Amino acid sequence: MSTPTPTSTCSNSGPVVPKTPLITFLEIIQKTALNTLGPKNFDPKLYVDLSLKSNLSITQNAFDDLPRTPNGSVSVTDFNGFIQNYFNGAGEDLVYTEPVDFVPEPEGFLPDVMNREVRAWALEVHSLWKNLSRKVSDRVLDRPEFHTLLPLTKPVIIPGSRFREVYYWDSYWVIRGLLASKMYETAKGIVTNLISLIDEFGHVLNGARAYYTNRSEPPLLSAMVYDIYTRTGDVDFAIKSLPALLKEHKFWNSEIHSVIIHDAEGCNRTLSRYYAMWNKPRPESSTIDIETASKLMNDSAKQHLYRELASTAESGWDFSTRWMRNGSDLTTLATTSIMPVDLNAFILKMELDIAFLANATGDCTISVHFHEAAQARKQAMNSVFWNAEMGQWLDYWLSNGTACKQGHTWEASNQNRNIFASNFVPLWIELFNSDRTLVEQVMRSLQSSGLIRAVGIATSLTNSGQQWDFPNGWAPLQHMIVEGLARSGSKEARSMAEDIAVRWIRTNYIAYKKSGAMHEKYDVEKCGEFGGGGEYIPQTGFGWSNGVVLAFLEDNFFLCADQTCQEEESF
Ligand SMILES: OC[C@H]1O[C@H](O[C@H]2O[C@H](CO)[C@@H](O)[C@H](O)[C@H]2O)[C@H](O)[C@@H](O)[C@@H]1O
Repeated sequence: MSTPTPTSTCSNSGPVVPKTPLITFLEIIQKTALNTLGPKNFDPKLYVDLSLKSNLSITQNAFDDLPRTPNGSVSVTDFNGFIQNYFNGAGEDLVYTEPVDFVPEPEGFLPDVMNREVRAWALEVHSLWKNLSRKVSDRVLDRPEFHTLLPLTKPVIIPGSRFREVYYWDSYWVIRGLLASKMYETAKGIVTNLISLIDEFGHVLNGARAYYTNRSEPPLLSAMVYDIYTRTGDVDFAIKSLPALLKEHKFWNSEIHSVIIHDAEGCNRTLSRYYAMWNKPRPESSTIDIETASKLMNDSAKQHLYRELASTAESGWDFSTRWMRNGSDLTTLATTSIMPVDLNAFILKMELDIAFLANATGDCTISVHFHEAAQARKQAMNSVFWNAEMGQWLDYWLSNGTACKQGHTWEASNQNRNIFASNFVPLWIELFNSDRTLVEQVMRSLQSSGLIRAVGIATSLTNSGQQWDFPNGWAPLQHMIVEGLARSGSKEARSMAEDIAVRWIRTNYIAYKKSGAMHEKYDVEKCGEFGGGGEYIPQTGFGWSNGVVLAFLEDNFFLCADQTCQEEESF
C-alpha cells in the first residue's frame, strides 16, 4: 500500500487508513471492560492486543448473547468468562526466543569497563536482551486475521511490559545496545522486519500492530542501517536496505508531511511535519481519547483532535506541552501545525545516510542527489528554526488558521521560544556538530537552559503531568545530545557530554539496584527514581534505556561504582 494522496492538507480532512473489523470489535470489548471492571488498573491497550480463538463472527455472536442488565451492562463474571473462552491473552501470540547471537559475555564486550561492579551490571543489562527477545508465533502466520499483531518473520526486541511489540524509534537505541553486545544478527533482523513494513505499508509503522498502520514514528531506519553497516562492513545488507530508505524518504516528503515556508530572504524552504492518516480515537487508547474529545462540541472538532492525538503519537512525544496551544488542555494539541526541529534533524540524517550508503554501494547519482537534499534541508533548518540570540533551534508554528495553505511566510514570532530538549537534537547531526563555533554557542545555551538537572537532561521546563515534559528524562534525548557534544571535537563539549552521561548512567544504576529493573523514563530531579505522568503507568524492561546505557559505556563515559546519589549535588 502506498501513501494515500490527501484532498487537502487540513488536519481534519486528510487521508484515513481504514481499520480492520477485528480492531473495531476489540474497541467495543475495551469499552465494555472499562464499564464492567472499572477504571482502577485499567489499561485500554490490553484489549486491542488480545487475539481470537475462533472466527470473529462466532466471537461477536457470543458477545452479543451475553446476558445484559436493562442498562446494557454485563456482569464481571460473564465478561471475564467470555474473555477467557474466546481470546488468547495479550502477548501470547509472541513467543520467547533466545537470540541466536546471545552469549553471556561476548568477546570484546565493553573492553574499557574494568570496574567490577559496573561491569557486572553492564552484563546484567546485556542479559536483558534475552528477556525482551520474542518471535511472532506461527499461529499469527497461519491466521493473521485473528491477531492485531503483525506477522514479522525475524525475531524482535520489544521495549517491555505493555509494549509487547516492536516499536520504530525505540529500535534505534535497542540496536545501539545490540551492537555494544556484539549481537549483529539480531540487529540486522530488526532492520529486515522494519523494511518489510515499508514494503507492505509504504512506511515504518509506529509499532508492529494493525492499529498502528495509520502513522509512523521518528524516522531512524537509515541511522540503524548506517550504524550496522559501519560496524559490520556488510555491503549486501546496505544494498538490500537502500530501496526501502528511498521509499521512506518519499513518505516523509509526501504532500501531507511537507510544507513550504517562504523565509526572511524570500527563499522557499521545504520542511517536514508529523501528520497521521487518522481522525478517530487511537484504538490502543480509545476510551481515553473519547473522554478527552467529549469536551468538544461537534464532530468536526473531534475528528481534528483525533488526528492531532495520532500525529502526536507519530512524533514519539505523546504527550507534551510542546504540541499544545494551552499547556493544560490536551484538546488544544496542534502537532500538524508545527514544523518540528527533531523530525527535520532525523530526515537530514536520513539524507546524509542515504548519500553515504549509496556511495558505499557504488551509486554515485543517488549519493550526489541526497547530498544536495541534505544541504537544502540544512539551509531550511537554519532559516526557519535557528535562533541566534538563544543559540537553539526552535520549533516553528504555522500561523493560526493557515495550516491548510500550501505556502507560509516565515515570521520570527512563530518560533516557539519555550525550551525543550528537542531544541538541541540537531547537535547529533554531523553537519552541525562539525562546526566548532556553533557547538560552543549551543553548548553555552544548553548549560544555561535549565534543562540540565541533577541526573540528566529534562524533556522540558514545564511540569504538566504529561510524560514528555518535566521532570521526565528519556534515554534517547540524553543519547543524541551527549553523542552530538562528544563528537564535536571540542574538549569542553566532550567534558559536558561525559558529565551528563555519568549522571544518567548513575541514576539508571541506582534505580536498577533499588528496583531490579530498567525503566522507560527517569525523574531527572531524583537520583534512582523512575519517571511518571501521562496516560499509562510507568513501564519497565526497557529496550531503549538498556541500549543507551550500553552505548554510553561503550563510548567510555565512565561510572565510578563508589559514587553514590549523595554526590549528585557536586555536579
Ligand atoms: O499507548 C499509548 C502510546 O504508547 C506508545 O508511546 C510511548 O511508548 C513507545 C514505546 O516505548 C515510544 O516509542 C513512545 O515514544 C512513547 O511515547 C506508542 O508509541 C503510542 O503510539 C501510543 O499511542
